[in-house]
Amino acid sequence: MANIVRKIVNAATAPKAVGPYSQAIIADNTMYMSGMIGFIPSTMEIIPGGAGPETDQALKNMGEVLKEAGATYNNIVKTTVLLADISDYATVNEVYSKYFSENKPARAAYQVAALPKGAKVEIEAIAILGNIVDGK
Ligand SMILES: CC(=[NH2+])C(=O)[O-]
Repeated sequence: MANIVRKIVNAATAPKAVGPYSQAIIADNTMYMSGMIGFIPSTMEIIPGGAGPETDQALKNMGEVLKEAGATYNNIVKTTVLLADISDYATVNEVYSKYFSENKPARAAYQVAALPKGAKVEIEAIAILGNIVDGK
């Protein structure tokens, strides 16, 4: 059976893990990104202002992890958005759309009972590494 190469991604410019997980794991050319929260990396505090700023910060943090892996938002094929309050759905979508204006990844969005550290938003993603070519 062929070996599968696994790499742990550790971006110094992204928030460190707040639990027993890695920021991201690459298995062959697929990167599995842990749930990103709107932590300000330098303070590890959640950015104030609610779901909009948290979404923006979480996606900025995701961008740092992507960069560490030599990728961009365009490499993301699937996300999961977890909301503490589904009434934030429209606000989150507005911010999210700025990061994924074209080639929108597949996505699921859920309200959950609670998120770690009192976050209002958490976003996880799967990215395919390499040169992405759009088919017909
Ligand atoms: C924040 C997060 N990703 C976790 O698993 O706790």
